[in-house]
Amino acid sequence: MRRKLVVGNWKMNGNLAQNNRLLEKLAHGLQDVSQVDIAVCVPYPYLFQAQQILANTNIAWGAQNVAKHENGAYTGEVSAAMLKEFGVSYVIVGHSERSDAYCESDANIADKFAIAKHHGLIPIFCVGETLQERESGVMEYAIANQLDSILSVSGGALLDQAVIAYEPVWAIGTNRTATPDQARAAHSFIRERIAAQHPGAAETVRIIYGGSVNPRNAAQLLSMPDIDGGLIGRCSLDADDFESICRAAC
Ligand SMILES: O=C[C@H](O)COP(=O)(O)O
Repeated sequence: MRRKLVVGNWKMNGNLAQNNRLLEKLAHGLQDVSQVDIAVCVPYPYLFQAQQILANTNIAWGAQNVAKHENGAYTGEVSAAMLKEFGVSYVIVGHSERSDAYCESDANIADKFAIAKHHGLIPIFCVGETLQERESGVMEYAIANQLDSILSVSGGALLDQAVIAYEPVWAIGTNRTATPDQARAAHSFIRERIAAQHPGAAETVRIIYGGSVNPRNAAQLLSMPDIDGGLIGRCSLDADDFESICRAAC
């Protein structure tokens, strides 16, 4: 049985004072929640603060990106080894907001996935179709292409303990959440696609949904078959909302 996972993606938000209030409130408010794995992925500058406040709690912390190289002359990049020094557990790779804005290729994302795993991080690999792809009936083709970039290089072993986030691009930041049936269908397609090549990994990999999850829709979405949790953007910045979503996953 896969444990549910709820991850907050703060994106480029926060400041030290606001983070302190949010993290302290989450650490206190969620301390009794043991049935669900919980994490917050914060901007790089706040990893130390997250580590200081969340160490010895049931909330893990993570990053929103990672360099595909071990180290070297890559100005502005942050390596997997550096993330490990700050106790990072999870790292988001291939979020559409990055792949769109910074032209991250599938190959680049696959390299990031592999180096994260190599350093003992849990990659959260984002896949999802655009509205045009869905309305054109090529959603599964689009997702399969993204998945295959990982499946072709990683093999089942790398998928073990990894996380896949299905994030329809048209649902991110739009309050146009996928319906539970739409999300379930996409998650089932992803798991079947993995099972065709790596039956064992298909059963253990967690597939979480992201795209306008909120306290009002979380319980129905997160109770659907093949939906193993959520990747939460805006609502992760409010302690009460994020706590409600975590409890809805129990
Ligand atoms: O990583 C989180 C997703 O992009 C969803 O963001 P959102 O919950 O603000 O729609």
